[in-house]
Amino acid sequence: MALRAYRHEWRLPFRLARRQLGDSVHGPPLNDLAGNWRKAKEFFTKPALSYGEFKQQCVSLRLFAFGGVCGACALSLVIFPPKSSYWVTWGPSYWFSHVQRCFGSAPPLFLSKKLETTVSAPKVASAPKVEQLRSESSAAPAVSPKAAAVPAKPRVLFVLGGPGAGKGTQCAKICEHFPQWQHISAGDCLRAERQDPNSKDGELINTCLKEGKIVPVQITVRLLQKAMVAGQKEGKTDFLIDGFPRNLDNVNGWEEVIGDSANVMGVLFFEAAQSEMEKRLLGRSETSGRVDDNLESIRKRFATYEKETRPIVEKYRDKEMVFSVDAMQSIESVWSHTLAKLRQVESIAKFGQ
Ligand SMILES: Nc1ncnc2c1ncn2[C@@H]1O[C@H](COP(=O)(O)OP(=O)(O)OP(=O)(O)O)[C@@H](O)[C@H]1O
Ligand SMILES: Nc1ccn([C@@H]2O[C@H](COP(=O)(O)O)[C@@H](O)[C@H]2O)c(=O)n1
Repeated sequence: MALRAYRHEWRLPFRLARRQLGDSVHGPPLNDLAGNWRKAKEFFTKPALSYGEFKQQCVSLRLFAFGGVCGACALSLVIFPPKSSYWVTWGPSYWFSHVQRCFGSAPPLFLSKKLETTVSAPKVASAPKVEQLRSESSAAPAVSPKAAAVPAKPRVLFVLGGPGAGKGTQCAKICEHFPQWQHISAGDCLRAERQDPNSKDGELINTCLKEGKIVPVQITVRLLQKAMVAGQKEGKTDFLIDGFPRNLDNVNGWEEVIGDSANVMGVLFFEAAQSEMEKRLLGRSETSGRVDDNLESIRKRFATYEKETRPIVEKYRDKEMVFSVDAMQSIESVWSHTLAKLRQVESIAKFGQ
């Protein structure tokens, strides 16, 4: 008897220590959802009269809070799936094919022998993706961009800066060093079109050039598109579109005609003082033969640049898409800065904005 009493006494402190306050809640079991829902609602509607009752309300509420958070996370993964190849391969959409594979109808994840295919990857990789430029062809691509494993769209860097800032000079250097790049000067395209006796736009282009005015975008964007398609046929993937977009009309025209079929990576912007640019252009006038390399046209071009082009640069700057280069230095010094900016463009394009 004494021994029993002693054993009882001995256990008492431990029992008390384990049996915390409120441990003795009595409520619906976890799998009784309706009962728990009632209790959870009471948390907001009926003040608890005892600690046990309060704790039961919390336990029931916790059940739904946990379910709700887990459900919301799962739903957000479905609505906004992570941009990861692991997710694509191992996410829930993969589970179905995994089950299918158990019954032998889906292709295995790893091939046991060389897969014979009618598509030649090297050929696809070297083929120009002419169809990428919208409205040039509305036909669907023969091979999906995923299968071809080549950049899906041509990449574009607009090149802006005042007349004579040195855009053409630096673009030529980029293309000299990096064969994937092609330099397309909007001004050069227009000058070439003007020389074409069959062109119906020759007259209009000529007037605009002399007056330093911007040619309507329908004409310019068609020429740019043609030049890009020709470049793609030669295997070019990256395009320096020099002297474009020069005004809002240019921006809108590009969106309408090219839009999503090219990836605009930003604006390479050459900044120089007007006095320096004027000096350079007058120097160039001795050999260029350009109708607009004379003081009168140069001044008109400066005015158009300030009025129409600068706001466009600012528009891109607001979107953090401008890569500025100080163009006041020597050609070689500007080149080293251009190179640094080009690397920046590349790394942003690679790792995303
Ligand atoms: N950093 C520089 N320092 C001195 N002269 C330069 C520099 N860069 C270019 N030039 C010279 O200035 C003139 C204009 O250069 P470029 O044709 O490259 O300018 P641009 O910005 O393309 O002009 P535009 O918009 O009129 O086509 C050329 O004669 C070129 O050799
Ligand atoms: N998007 C453009 C580009 C150029 N022009 C006209 O060509 C002239 C020369 O341009 P450069 O870039 O070679 O200096 C320019 O003054 C414009 O008349 C255009 O209309 N639209």
